[in-house]
Amino acid sequence: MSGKTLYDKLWEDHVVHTEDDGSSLIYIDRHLVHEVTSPQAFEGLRLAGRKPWRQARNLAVADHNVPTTDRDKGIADPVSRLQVETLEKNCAEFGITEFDMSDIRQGIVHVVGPEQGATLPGMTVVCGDSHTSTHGASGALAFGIGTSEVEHVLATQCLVQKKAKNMLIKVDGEVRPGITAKDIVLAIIGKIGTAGGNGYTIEFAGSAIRALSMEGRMTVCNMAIEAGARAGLIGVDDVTIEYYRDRPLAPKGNDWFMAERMWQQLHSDPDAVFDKVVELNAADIKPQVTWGTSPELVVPVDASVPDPDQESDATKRESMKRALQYMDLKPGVAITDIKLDKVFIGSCTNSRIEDLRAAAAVAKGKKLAANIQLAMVVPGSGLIKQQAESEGLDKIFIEAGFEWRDPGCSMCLAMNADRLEPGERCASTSNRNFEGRQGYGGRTHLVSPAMAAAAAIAGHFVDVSTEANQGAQA
Ligand SMILES: CC(C)[C@H](C(=O)O)[C@@H](O)C(=O)O
Ligand code: SF4
Repeated sequence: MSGKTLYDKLWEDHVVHTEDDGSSLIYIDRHLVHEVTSPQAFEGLRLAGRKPWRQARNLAVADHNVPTTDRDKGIADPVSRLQVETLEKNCAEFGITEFDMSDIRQGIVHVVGPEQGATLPGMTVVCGDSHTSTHGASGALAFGIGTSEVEHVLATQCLVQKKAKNMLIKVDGEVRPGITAKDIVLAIIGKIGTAGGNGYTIEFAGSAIRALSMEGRMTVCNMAIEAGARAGLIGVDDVTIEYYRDRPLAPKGNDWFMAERMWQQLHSDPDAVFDKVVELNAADIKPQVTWGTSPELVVPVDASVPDPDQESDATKRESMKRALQYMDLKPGVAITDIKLDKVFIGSCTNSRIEDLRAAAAVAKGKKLAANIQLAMVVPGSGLIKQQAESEGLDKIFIEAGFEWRDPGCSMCLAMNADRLEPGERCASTSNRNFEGRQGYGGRTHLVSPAMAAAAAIAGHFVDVSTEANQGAQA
């Protein structure tokens, strides 16, 4: 018999019962809750007269609708205010811990979970949010669920699921200077497409993945969902374990030593068999920039906007044409000639401390280009904001002309006041570039934090790896 994949192990560790048709009841170790997908679930509990099965396994935080300025004045928009207040009321009524807007631990749910040690290696983690895949970076089985499932997990701490297939994405070799986790994952999506991972749980492996920090690994797993897989995973190693040492909710004392021993087993066996294997050479990856309205419509920064007429598949050709029209781009235009109006550095993909450091390193001592109307930096949590300020990153950004905001989803999806106006073009470190994602009629180009900062300074895209490579050779 062949060995097991990490996914097989995590799955088997959590199955409560399997039916003949393969549907299984699995136990959920951690349930994260935010204001958008929880109101009806709590309402369902209330109507049925139920209580959460294990209150302490739930952790809630408001992130999508919170303002990123003037928090002391409350939430101006009535719809957003109602969402956030409803979460507060529900958590108070059902005995669930919530980090509210004034709590330094508040932030984007997928940043807060690992930061607090609320999500740990070996756990099953769910949240009514597709980017729950982020937490797989620590060797957890983590995926997004719908609102009726949120209610089910609250009530039973279990979930009915069918096991997915195993996919291995191996990125071997060394990336060139200036290439980040974001470029790796965009290159992966460019290769396999947004449907490439449908029906699979993706394990990311290879020396280039191993070389990433936990922050970088979270960036990669965050976008597994954009590659079509509900869950992305990375095996546990010393980087994982060190990241969790002393986190507020991580095990302590003897429990920590026992956990550490158990976590060390959380990797695929050498003889594990995957249903599909995809390989990339890290050295080939250049800074990535999306040009269309899907994360798979991506090219290296030194390329030009592709020509739909070169595409043989008619369906793809039509969607490329539509994307070009929406994005107001012409085939053949050099990516570095695309001028931006706004820049957004934030989101659960790229708002952790290393992202802010990378952006600040580019912005240091420079000024925003005249055509950039707004460049904002939105840290992923209050604690990240505090850390960044203790390193003086806020000053670097402010001196360069960026706005330094409070934590939340912000202009990743424009559920709060931060948004693009129709026709505006934005370099964004988030994960989705769908039509209207950052505001009605807004045009989004997905990039890494260093690329976004460089675009803010130049006013158009520039290749951050050229300079980094020159620096490396000097
Ligand atoms: C609002 C929420 C349901 C949604 C998600 O599931 O991902 C959002 O976070 C997003 O990024 O589009
Ligand atoms: S930051 Fe963006 S992608 Fe992440 S949870 Fe918020 S809205 Fe979704």
